[in-house]
Order: sequence, then C-alpha cells, then structure tokens
Amino acid sequence: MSERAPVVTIDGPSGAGKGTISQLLAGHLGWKLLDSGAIYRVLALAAIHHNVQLDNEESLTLLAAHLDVQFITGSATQGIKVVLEGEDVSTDIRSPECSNAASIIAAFPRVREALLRRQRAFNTAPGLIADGRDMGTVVFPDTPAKIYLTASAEERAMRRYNQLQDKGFDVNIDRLLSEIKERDDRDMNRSVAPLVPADDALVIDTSGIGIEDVLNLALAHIKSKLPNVG
Ligand SMILES: Nc1ncnc2c1ncn2[C@@H]1O[C@H](COP(=O)(O)OP(=O)(O)OP(=O)(O)O)[C@@H](O)[C@H]1O
Ligand SMILES: Nc1ccn([C@@H]2O[C@H](COP(=O)(O)O)[C@@H](O)[C@H]2O)c(=O)n1
Repeated sequence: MSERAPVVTIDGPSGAGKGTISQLLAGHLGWKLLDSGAIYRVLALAAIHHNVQLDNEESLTLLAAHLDVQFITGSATQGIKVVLEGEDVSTDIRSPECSNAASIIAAFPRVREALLRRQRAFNTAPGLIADGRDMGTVVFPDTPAKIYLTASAEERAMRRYNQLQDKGFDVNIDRLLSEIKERDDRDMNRSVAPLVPADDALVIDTSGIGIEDVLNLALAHIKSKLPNVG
C-alpha cells in the first residue's frame, strides 16, 4: 500500500463517537475525512433501491464495483453530503433500516474487497482522518496513529436515541439497544475484517467522558505518533 499523506484511523462500534471526533479532528487539522460507514450504508440503500437481496454476495459485489456515489464536503455544521445516482441520500442512509442492512452486507468478503480501493483513494494531502471499523486493521494498517473508541452499549443506544430523535426518526430505546447489540455482534464476529482494536491502537472508553476531553486525548495521541502534525 502506498500512503500519500498521513492518516489517523478512528475505529470502534456504533455510537462510540467516531464520527463526532473524526469531524472535529479533520476540522482542527484541516485534513480530509473518510466516513467509511457511509459507503457501506449507501451500498445498502442502493441494494434496497435496485431490489438486490441482502444475501446475494455476487450481485452486491457488482453493485459495489459500479456504485455511483459522490461525497461532497460542506461546511463544518453541514457535514458531508452523500449523493447516490444524483439523489441526495444524506438523511436516508442514517435510518435504522440502512444501519442494519449495511452491517449485513459488510460481512461479505468480496463486497469489502470491492470497496477497498474506493476507501484508500481518500488518502490525499494534507492528511486523512479515516472513520470506520477496519481502518487501522485493514484499510490503513501502516499508519502509526490509530485510535479505537468504545462505550457501553447502553450509553451508545441513548446517544443514538437522542441523535435520531433530533433528525425526526421515530425511535424506541429498547429496540435501538437490541439493534446496537446485534450489530456489535455481527461486526465483531464476522470472518473478514472483524471489529477489533488494532494491536497498536490507543483504546479510549468514552462512557462518561465528554466530547472535548475525548478530542484532547485523541490529539495528544496523534501528536505523539505523528510529531510533525499540528
Ligand atoms: N463522548 C461523548 N459523550 C456524549 N455524547 C457523545 C460523545 N461522543 C459522541 N456523542 C454523541 O453520540 C452520538 C453518536 O456519535 P457518533 O455519530 O459520532 O458515533 P459513531 O461512533 O460515529 O457511530 P456510527 O458508527 O454508528 O456512525 C452523537 O449524537 C454524538 O453527539
Ligand atoms: N469500515 C467499516 C465501516 C462500516 N462498516 C459497516 O457499516 C455499518 C454502518 O457503519 P456506521 O459507522 O455508519 O454505523 C457498520 O455497522 C458496519 O457493519 C464496516 O463493516 N466497516
């Protein structure tokens, strides 16, 4: 793998705060951002739109290889706009249905392989914050700056509940908690690229730690691993 710019990987389970911290780090450092979960989510939505069965690895792999998606960087408050086949799907891909479907299709080795190059292409100057499940273990294993965020399932479900309610989704806390546990189980126990901290990752349990404090811990780690940064 040829890395063209420094990379910081932020991995962990759903609701651990990866997206929040990645966006803050990218803003702070003036770096690019890869939201790899959005790629799996948009593929899941494309499968639903095109009536591709979520257990059909061959068709999903074909769809992944030809996925017509654009990630358009907006202002810090707008985040990244996701456009699938000309349609803005930034909100649709955040639905619980898409979360679940994304984690089902993400378990297929050939689907993951088909999305690998697309993810590595985000690695451009001046640097990249890569958010996902296998950023430090598979996609950018050579970077020394790896962070793994986690938190209790109950805390993550409550965060997700508040977040989805704010976005206007009709949600139920018990259902969210069981979906999070189910997704953790699928992501952690799949045969390819399971969700696990890289051996050399800094693990931060964010339960009860505010966003600002997590950001400072992450920045200190990045500076210790990439001394020329910041
Ligand atoms: N340390 C924290 N303390 C309290 N709330 C937090 C913390 N970090 C993130 N949050 C909140 O939790 C919610 C989920 O965070 P975020 O979307 O960053 O998680 P994630 O790990 O990226 O999840 P996913 O992988 O499902 O996208 C957001 O509403 C965010 O503001
Ligand atoms: N590198 C990644 C990123 C995501 N996934 C799968 O996609 C699902 C949705 O991801 P979010 O981060 O947007 O919640 C997630 O549950 C994973 O199954 C992945 O496998 N690898």
